[in-house]
Amino acid sequence: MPASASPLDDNRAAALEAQAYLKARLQPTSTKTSFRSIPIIDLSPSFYTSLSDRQSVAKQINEACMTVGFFYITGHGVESTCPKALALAERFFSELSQESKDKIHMKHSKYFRGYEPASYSSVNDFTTKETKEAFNWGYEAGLDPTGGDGKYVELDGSPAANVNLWPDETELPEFYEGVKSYYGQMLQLARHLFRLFALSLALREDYFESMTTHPGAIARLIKYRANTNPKPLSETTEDDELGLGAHTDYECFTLLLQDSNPGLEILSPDGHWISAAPVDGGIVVNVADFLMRWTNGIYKSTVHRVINRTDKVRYSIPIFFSINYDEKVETIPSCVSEDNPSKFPPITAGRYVLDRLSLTVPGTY
Ligand SMILES: O=C(O)CCC(=O)C(=O)O
Ligand SMILES: [Fe+2]
Repeated sequence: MPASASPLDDNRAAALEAQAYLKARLQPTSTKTSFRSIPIIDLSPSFYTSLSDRQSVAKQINEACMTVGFFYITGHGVESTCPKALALAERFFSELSQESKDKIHMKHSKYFRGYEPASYSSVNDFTTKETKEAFNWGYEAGLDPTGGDGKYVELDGSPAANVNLWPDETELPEFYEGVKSYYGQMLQLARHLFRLFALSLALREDYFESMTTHPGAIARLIKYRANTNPKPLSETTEDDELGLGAHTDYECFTLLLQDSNPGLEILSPDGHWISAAPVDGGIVVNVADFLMRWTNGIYKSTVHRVINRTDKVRYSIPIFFSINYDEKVETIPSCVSEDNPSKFPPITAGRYVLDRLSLTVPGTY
């Protein structure tokens, strides 16, 4: 990769490089790293006081991240709030009038917040039609159970400016409180997972702590319309209705809650799509591109897509965890050695995500 003139250029170059990486990944390669299933990791022992219990969970995370890049977590402690969050997603799409949705349309936000109708954005530059609809929001200190540290910055590094576009509460009572309850618990779960990720990388358990005091964490409610001609994955064709095109996520890791309808599929390097259908009480975790770069490519950011395989509406709620957006990082020291020197220049957390998001909406890049 050519050296760039400024840090901004490095972020932009990294965003463009990710698009090329995606195209390359869609071509089947070695079978050495192929997989056919997604590990399930019980997080319960990670809440015990003994370090060895936490290390045993961290070891499983390390293995999953080095191979599949995806795993399910159970025993995470957020079980009772998950159905409420999915019900909130359903309420957003079915109870809010179109006029109110249009008032908070994403086109009014320079940070890609608010309501996103079907076919508005596409995660790669070769899929044009995506049938998903979404509502996007990001971190604000009021949603953080810690209250934040007062230092949150937006994606471009500017001071916190309350840029979320919330729906009208007269039409959707208690929506904000519902979001706050789920998002707040997930922020804390993500911080807990960051401790396990640290252990998994042979780092001090609190390695990421000072970098997650005002973390970027974009979340979305997604609706995939019912499929009028649902087919199983084994009968998939080019014409299948694409809810969300093939892509990798941008941040450190994603926590994805899905309802009971299968649709998420992940790509094994040998070209096979594997269903990441919901498991009881499970939340999907996947490594995203920023963490892949930060770990010098040791942790895999795996391509995935969504095709609703059912004749029912499918809802999902991903939360994309970054670190503090003003943090600029170099490759993690434990992932660099004489034989494996750093492959990636430093990038800034927020700016990188903004550049990636800009590539998904025509005319914003
Ligand atoms: O809806 C899903 O199951 C996955 C969503 C996803 O991959 C994304 O929004 O990045
Ligand atoms: Fe994704």
